[in-house]
Amino acid sequence: MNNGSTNILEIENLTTTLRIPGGKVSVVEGISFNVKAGEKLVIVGESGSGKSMTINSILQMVPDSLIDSYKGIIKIDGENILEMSKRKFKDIRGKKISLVAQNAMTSLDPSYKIGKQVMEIYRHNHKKASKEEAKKETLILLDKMGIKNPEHVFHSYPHELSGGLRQRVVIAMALTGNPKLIIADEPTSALDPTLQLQILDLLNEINQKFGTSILMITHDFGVVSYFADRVIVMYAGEILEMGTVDEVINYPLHPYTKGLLKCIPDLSWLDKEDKIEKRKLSSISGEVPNLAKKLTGCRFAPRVSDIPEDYHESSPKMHKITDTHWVRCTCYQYYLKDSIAGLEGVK
Ligand SMILES: Nc1ncnc2c1ncn2[C@@H]1O[C@H](COP(=O)(O)OP(=O)(O)OP(=O)(O)O)[C@@H](O)[C@H]1O
Repeated sequence: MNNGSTNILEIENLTTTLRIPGGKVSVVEGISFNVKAGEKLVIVGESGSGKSMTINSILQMVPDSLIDSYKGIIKIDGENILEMSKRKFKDIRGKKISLVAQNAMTSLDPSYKIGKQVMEIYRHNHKKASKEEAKKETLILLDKMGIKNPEHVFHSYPHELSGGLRQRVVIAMALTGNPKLIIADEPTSALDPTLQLQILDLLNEINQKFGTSILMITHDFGVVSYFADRVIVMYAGEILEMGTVDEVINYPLHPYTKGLLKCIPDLSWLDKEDKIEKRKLSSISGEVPNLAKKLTGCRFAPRVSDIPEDYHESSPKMHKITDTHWVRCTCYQYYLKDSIAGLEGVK
């Protein structure tokens, strides 16, 4: 799974368990993956698949009232945060790893001007910085975020800015400590489509210019194909498929990945004569299982009718297809059964 370059983030066999009324529920179940230096990794999955709980585990943001345990290893730049004091982790947040939240308004305080808020975070990450230095660096950062008039934005309140500008400010805040990894929680889902592309382009530019690794979560395969180097497909707290963007989008193996890809609206009808005929959307039948119930076997099996029972493993494992492409459960082999060369026939 690792091509030899440095891993900024290493997750090994992570299981996150919550306390719920009447018991416990594991919302992330034995997941393992790495984010390499300079890499853009995107986790995709339906609502309830465990994307947020994965990043909340990495950021240690699951509320104390909810968390029962984190088991496994979460290494940030070589250090296991699950064996670290809260104080040390607080020091790492911002400097090695930082969050760009889904909705900029949750990261910004409506009662303070933008400049004051960015400067405050800057001074948290650079304890010795004077006010003057913090102001200078804040203006430079706002400028680097493609903000045309940094002075004006510096003196504005959040509500005076457009959604796109607010998201640029939030990205600037995440960069104040020059982190090695940015975790982006659906950073474009609150924006309209044209702004979505601008924010993805900005994150791409940050990745290229500063070499910052980016771990993003989304439910949108459009975002995956536009932005990702590698993709993880999550379902019911597990990883079902993982590979380069080319492998997962052009050669999907797991029936869930295939199902998600079929859900992408086909807009080719826009250029066709028979417009009405072409306006068909797909969906995956059934729903994500209730994790509070004991789940055995392939978690996706109840939602696929075309794959016979004996293709599913009783304890599904991750199977290596290439050095980068992995898929859970042998059910993917059903799609290859007619291929003479088996897996060789996939590519
Ligand atoms: N506060 C909570 N109490 C109990 N269970 C929760 C809580 N928050 C999330 N869960 C459960 O954890 C599982 C994973 O949810 P999670 O929010 O990580 O999914 P997600 O893929 O991020 O979905 P979304 O895109 O809707 O945010 C789901 O089964 C969900 O019901």
